[in-house]
Parts: sequence; C-alpha cells; structure tokens
Amino acid sequence: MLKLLIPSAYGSHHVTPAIRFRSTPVKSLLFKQLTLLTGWNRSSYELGRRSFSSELDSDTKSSETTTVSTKPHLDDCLTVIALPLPHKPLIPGFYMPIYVKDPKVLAALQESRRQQAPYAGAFLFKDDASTDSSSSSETENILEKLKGKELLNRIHEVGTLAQISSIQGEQVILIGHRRLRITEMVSEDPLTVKVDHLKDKPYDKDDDVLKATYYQVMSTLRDVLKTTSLWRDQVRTYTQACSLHIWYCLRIQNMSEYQYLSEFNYPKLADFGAGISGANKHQNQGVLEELDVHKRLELTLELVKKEVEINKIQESIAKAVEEKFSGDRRRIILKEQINAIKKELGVETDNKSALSEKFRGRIDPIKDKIPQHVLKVIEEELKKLQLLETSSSEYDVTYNYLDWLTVLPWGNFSDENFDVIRAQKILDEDHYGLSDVKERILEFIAVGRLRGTSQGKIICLSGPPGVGKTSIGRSIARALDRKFFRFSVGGLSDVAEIKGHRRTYIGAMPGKMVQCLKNVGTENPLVLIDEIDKLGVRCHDGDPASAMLELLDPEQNANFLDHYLNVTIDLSKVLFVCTSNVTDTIPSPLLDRMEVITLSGYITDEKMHIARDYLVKTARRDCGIKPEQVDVSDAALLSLIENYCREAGVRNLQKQIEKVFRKIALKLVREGASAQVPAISDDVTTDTEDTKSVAKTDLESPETSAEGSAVLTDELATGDSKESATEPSVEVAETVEKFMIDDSNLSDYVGKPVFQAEKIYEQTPVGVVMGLAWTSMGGSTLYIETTFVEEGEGKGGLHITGRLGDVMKESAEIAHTVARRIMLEKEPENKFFVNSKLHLHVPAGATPKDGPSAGCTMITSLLSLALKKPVRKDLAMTGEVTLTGRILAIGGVKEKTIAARRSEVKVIIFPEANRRDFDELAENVKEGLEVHFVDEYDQIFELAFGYDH
Ligand SMILES: Nc1ncnc2c1ncn2[C@@H]1O[C@H](COP(=O)(O)OP(=O)(O)OP(=O)(O)O)[C@@H](O)[C@H]1O
Repeated sequence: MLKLLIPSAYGSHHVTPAIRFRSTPVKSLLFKQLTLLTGWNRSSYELGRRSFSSELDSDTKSSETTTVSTKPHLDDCLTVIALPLPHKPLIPGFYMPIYVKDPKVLAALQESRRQQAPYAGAFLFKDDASTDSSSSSETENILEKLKGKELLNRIHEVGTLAQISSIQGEQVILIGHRRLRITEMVSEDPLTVKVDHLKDKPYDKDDDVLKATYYQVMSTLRDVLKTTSLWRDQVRTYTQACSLHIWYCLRIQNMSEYQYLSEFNYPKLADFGAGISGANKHQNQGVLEELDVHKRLELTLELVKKEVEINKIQESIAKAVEEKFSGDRRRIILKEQINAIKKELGVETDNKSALSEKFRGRIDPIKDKIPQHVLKVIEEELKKLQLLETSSSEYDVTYNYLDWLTVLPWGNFSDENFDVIRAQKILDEDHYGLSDVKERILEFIAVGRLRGTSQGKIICLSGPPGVGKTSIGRSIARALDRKFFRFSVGGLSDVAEIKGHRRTYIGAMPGKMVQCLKNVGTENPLVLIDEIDKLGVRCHDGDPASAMLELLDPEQNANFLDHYLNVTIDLSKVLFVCTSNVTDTIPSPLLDRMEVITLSGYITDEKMHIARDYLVKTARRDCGIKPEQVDVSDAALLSLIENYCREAGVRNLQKQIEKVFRKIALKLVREGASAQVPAISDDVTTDTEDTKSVAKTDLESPETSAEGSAVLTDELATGDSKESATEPSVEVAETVEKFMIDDSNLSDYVGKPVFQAEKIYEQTPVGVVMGLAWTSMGGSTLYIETTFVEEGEGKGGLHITGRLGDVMKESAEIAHTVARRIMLEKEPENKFFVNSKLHLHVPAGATPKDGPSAGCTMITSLLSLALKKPVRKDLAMTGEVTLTGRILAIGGVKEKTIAARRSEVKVIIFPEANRRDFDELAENVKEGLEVHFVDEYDQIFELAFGYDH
C-alpha cells in the first residue's frame, strides 16, 4: 500500500539545505555517476526538480514555484479530518493511495483542497480485539460502517499529517508529512479531530552508537538491493519517487564520497527503511510511534534485516522448487514454503494464490483467443506476483496491471447485424427526417454486408448542436447490434486520457479505449467520440491529435499501444463515429481519414414533426403523465419553435417541452392526482415509437475536471438495449380534467417568448439589405446597414462598425470599391461615393461576425444608398465578391435557406457555384422560394433594383 514519495526526491524533505554539491567538479562527477546508475540526465534532474518542488513539505520549502498552496503553514494544521487507513500507517515521506467511499468525507476533502488547505490526518485502523487480524476486505467493510466516536475508538492515536495530493473519483492520494497525535474530537461526521504535532526527541548526531546504527541500516538496505532484483526494481521504479539522496547513498561504493554526501539524516533514513520494507502494519505503526531516533533506527534495522533474510530464502526456495516441479504444482509449493518461513519470522503472510487463481480463472477459458504476446506478459506477471510482498508498492502495481490485462474481452465479438431493412426501421424509429443521413448509414451497412465486415471506416457526423448526432450514433449501434460507448474529447489536451499513464505513475490508469473495452466486454463496439473538433492543443506531454490518429487510423489501430497496458491491442474491429459542430477545426490528418456526414439543422416543419412524434411523447412518459391527461396543440408547438427555440437543433425545444410537462406533473399532483411509484404492470401500454436505448454509465466524476484535466463524459449502452417504454400508472382523481396546452396559455408554462422576430424591417429602407449568415449554431439572417455621414469635395470614405473580423472588414472595403466602380459605369456624373463619407454597420453590435459571404450584400446596400432606392421587398442574398465583381461560392446553403424561410424571405440570391447544393435540398426546404443563381454582380443589380412596385 505504501508508495514512495516523489516530491522528496529533490526536496528538503529528505535532503536538507545543508546537503548541496559544494564544488563544480564534484558536482559533475556525482551527476555522471547518477546518470550511470539511474539512467537520469541533467534535464530529467531539472524537470524532476521543478515538478517535485510543487509538493514539498511547505515548512522547509525554498522559494521555488509551487502549485500546492503553502497556506496554511503546516504548523497551523491543528484540526484535521481523520482518515482511517485499513492496511498500513502512512510513513512520512511516502505516497499512499486510499479509497474514500463516504461521499461526505470525500466532499470535505475536496472542500479543504478548494480552501487551499489540502491536509488531513491519516491514522491506522486498529484490528478487532476479538479476532487475531481481520482480512482486508472485512476491515474495509467495517470501516465503511463506522462513524464518529466509534471510528475514533478504532483508530490509532498516533498518525500522520497527510497532504491531499489528488482526488480522482474515490481515489485519494496522500503524501505523508509529519507525526500527529489526536487530542480530542471536534465533530463526528466526517470525523474531525484536534491534533498535536509530534517532534523527534533531541539526539546527538555525533554519537558513535547512533552513527553505527545508521551505517548498519544503510549497508543492510544495500544488501537487500543486491539480493533481490524485485526489490531493486521497486526502488528504481520509485527512484524519482523516493529520496534520490538516500538512493544514491545506497548505491555508491566509494566511502569518501559517501561521507561527503551523507548528512546523517537519521530520522529520515529510519522512515525510509521502514516504509520500503515489507513490514506488517503493527511494525510500521511501531516505527511511526517511536519518537526516539536511535530506537527508531534500531526498529528499522530489525525490519530490513528480516527483509534480507526473507529475500535470500525466497530466492533459494524459488530456485530449488523450479528445479524439482513444474507449472501449478511448482507455484503452490513455492507459496507454501515461503508462507511457512514468513510465519516463523513473524512476518505477515498473504493469500496471493487466491488472487492468482482469480486471474487464471479469467484467462484459462479464453487462452486460445488471447494473443500470444499478451499471454506471455500475463504469465510473467503472475509469476512476479507470487514473489512480491503484498505490502510492497510493486505488488499493487502488478496486481492492478494483471487485473486490467485479464479483464479485457480478448477475442469476444458481438455478432454484427447487417440487415438493412431492420436498420432502416430502427433509424426511423429513433429519428424523424434526416433521410440523406440515414441513406448514407444504410449504404455503409450494405457495404458491410457484402464485405462481411464494417471495419476500416471512421464516420464523422457534423452539424450544429442538438440535431441528433449523438443519438443517431446510438441508433447506428443498435442497428448493427454493436455495444455502444461514448466519450467526449472536447478540450482534452492530456494524451494520457487517450493512451493511458505509464504504469509507474502513481494512480496510473489505462486510456479511454482500454476502459471502453473493459466496460463493453466486446472487441467490436461502436465508439462515439464526441466533439472531435474541440480537441485540445498540443502540450508538453504530447499531441492529442496524433494520439487520436493512432487510435482512429485503420492502418495503425490494429496495433494500438496503450502506455499502461504496454502490449499492443487490436482496435481495428471497433467502429468509430465522431461528432463535430464544424469540420475546419478537425486536425487535417484526422479529417482526411473520415467520412463526413453533414446534419444541417431542421426547418420549422421538421421540428414540428420531431416535437409531436418524439419529444412530446418522451417528455410525457419521463414525467409519468398519461396521454389522456394532457393535450399539446400544434399551435403551442409552433409557438414554442418560432418564439422560444430558434436554434438549428432541437435540444432547447426538448428542454422547453420537458418544462411544460414538469409543470403539468406538479399541477396534477397538487390537484389531487396521486402519483404512484411507476409500476411495470401487465396493464401498462407499451409505446414502441418512444423506444430508445438509454443505458448509461458515467465513468468520470466531475472531479477529474477539477484536477485540471479535460472533463470527459462517458456513457455505455448496449446497442440493442431497449428501455421498456412503459407508461407509469398514475391514478387520476375523477375531478382532474385534461390539461390543454395551447398558444394562448403557453406562456403560463414557459414564460414570455424569448425571441422577437428576426425581421426588423417590413420593407427594408434605403441603404439596408438582408444578408444570410452561417455559424456552427446554424443559419441566421442579418442586415447590412449603410448611411451617409457627411459630404465634401474628395471626402469619400467608409467607416465600419459591428464587431467585424478582418475578413469581413476587407470585404466591406472591396464592396466600397466595387460599388464606386459600378456607380461610375452606370451614372458617371454621380459623385456620391467620391464626396460622401459613409458608415457601414452590421447589427447586432455585440455579436462578433466574420467571413467574406456578405460581400454582395454590402455592395447592394451601398448602391441602394447611392441610388436612394430601397431594394426589392423580401429579398435576401449571400455571396463573396471579387474586385472585378465576380460572385464566388459560399458555405451553409441549407442553413441559410432555413434561416431565410424563418424570416419570411421570398426571394434569395445565391452564387451560381452553389446551385448544386441548393438542388440537393429536400423539397420541403425549397418550397415557396424564388431563388436566383448569379455569377456576376451585375445580375444582382438587376434583381435588387430592376423592379417596379
Ligand atoms: N431527427 C430527430 N428525431 C427525433 N429526435 C431527435 C432528432 N434530432 C434530434 N433529436 C433529439 O434531440 C436531442 C438532442 O440530440 P443529440 O444530443 O443527439 O444532439 P447532438 O447533435 O449530439 O448535439 P451536440 O452537438 O450538442 O452534442 C436528443 O434527445 C435527440 O433524440
């Protein structure tokens, strides 16, 4: 359980300020040796120095930059939350990950971190007096139940002041700082206590006996290092973690250097030796409680000596048994012998074979399906687990590693269903419209049927928020009969979230993909990666975009290497579906490999269908209301769509509808309807239209974001899972009448309308023309307004406002030049542009705008001012203009058309190059519009001003 303390490697925690390399030659000599011994170089030293300094003991820390607040001073921590430790006491200078199950305690710890006082007291839990020693799971069970005084009575009085280094879910990582003694209880839940800080008894550092004991501990520790490679690995693994000084002293042979380096930090060495040894909890508690430094060193000496003995015997038995027996028999005999010896030496025995059996139970039935290279690693790790001390940190690491390796669904696939008819039914069942999207998905399934597999494709669903990208992803999983897993990569910049942490990292976890495989239990799930366009930027530990590429690229992902697993896994059978709001921010190597399917947003008509046939039914069912209890009229839905939720998608509409039904539910209950627990009885009606797969599992707690990494929300759902869409039984009193939601009473439920009409002019005045814009939220109309400021010989100029970006500003300048040229051609005597100072503005002034597509609108607006003639009624236009007056293509034709219809536009001018985009639109989107396609500005001039009315 104990982990060595990373921060102390360079910190004054173990190396007091007096131990400084005094002369440069000696310094470089030591560095050279250090590099040879540890594989470290100067840059890693510096790096370590910087990162470790962040968590140094604040009472001895120098002026280096810190991320953990030094406030309050450690001395001020006199009242702390008491955390019971089930397995071992926390020795100062060591890490310890613990699991805090009690949400109250967890919240209190998080609060103390927020308050910049990230400290708690860590106290060893006492064994039950009635039993000899309870098993760890029993202890954990008891611990969960104990609170307040009862808990206080069951923990040791002497413990450790622990810094809360991080909190991830239930896992809290503690760093031991100093010894504490509980003096009184302050509050019961969570248990908070007053403490005294314990100081070591004074000692004479030149005392020969003390020095001798110190050297003895040192040399015994060295012996341990020599005898067992495992122990050596453990120290080496945590070299960055433990006191590098002590480690270095242990390794050097030259006594003069040794003398020079040793600062005779007796108490720290005693703690280090005890913490790293495999001593049991009572022995460690003994060391913790001992304030006499000499006695503490002697206790440690005893422990490390035992360690030497055990290691020697263990190795010789291993050798002997290996020669005589093979396979499982060898393992069992080895185990028995070692346990017997440990018993004799009074060291805690363990029950590792049960654990090994657990792992073997997992792998044996699927041995032939596990890739050979993975099987080899599993076998090696199982062997290693047998030889490790349960108390060592390496044991935990190996155990967790094996747990992950053996729990993955090696060779387990769900049978794919390529039935196109069934898929069509499922897609229609879950979503209204989206015919082109569904068609593309069906094509994809059909190809899968002919090829026999649907691997090798990355689908990217791109469109504004709330248009159903995520939910269609879920439907594809259902249609294909694949398991479903979702995670969001918006803002993600930590590569470890994708590729996992290296195993030696404290609290290391595999990446999202490995977690996904474990959760879904098959090797071919559908993985939905949300918000791929918002992937974080490259940071010091790697580039998330390249990590994503490794994950998604069919060429690479057959051998995906997770840092934690350290064996390649085959992800080529996974079907990846990404979602994005825009495609231009998706890293281009990723975009290249994707098949982008665009979802453009819905027109009012489509929203009406979605609301009536999907959203109302789901919201009603979720609120426990029966169909006969409420009626929402079409007029009410239309008003909701037009006056409350104008965005391209339907998420806001869904929220408003839910709001209406929640209010009705309250009224029903108030007015005498007694809602019962929704009972799934025989007489409930089943509404298959509402059926959706919604099984979800959130894997990340919001705490992850508090820790600075990206917020990831995951969900897991089986592709075929169907929530039984049952109508909850609600008994309605005879007197309660049916609720009618209509246009007239809608505001009683959802408040006043949010939107006013987008159209601000019935007939646009002179100098004002309606343009069309497209954003990641969908399309919208916008006005370009120009007005005359002043006149004077040669005063011609243009002032621009409206939070326009550089491109749009340049576009306005181009428009001014083009308009001036056109005017010169059409009315050479008209000196309007030459002598007039003009002002061009684009409302709404608070919204930033950019892009070249308003070019033709700006020219028209300027010409309208010059000609003193308003443009044709109900006209909107969009198109980029070149200096010579040519009209270039624009993006977002569908969104712009939808926005124009919403503003009751009758005539639209699009660039000729966009004719095909428009022709591809559904008939109901194009209905009732007069559309003109142009490639020269002159054509627009005719359309805008050549009218008679
Ligand atoms: N065509 C549709 N038919 C029925 N329901 C729909 C349709 N489109 C969207 N919805 C519903 O709208 C809600 C929002 O959809 P979803 O969460 O999939 O949006 P999204 O496009 O993924 O948004 P974001 O980009 O914000 O993640 C869901 O409840 C979904 O079922």
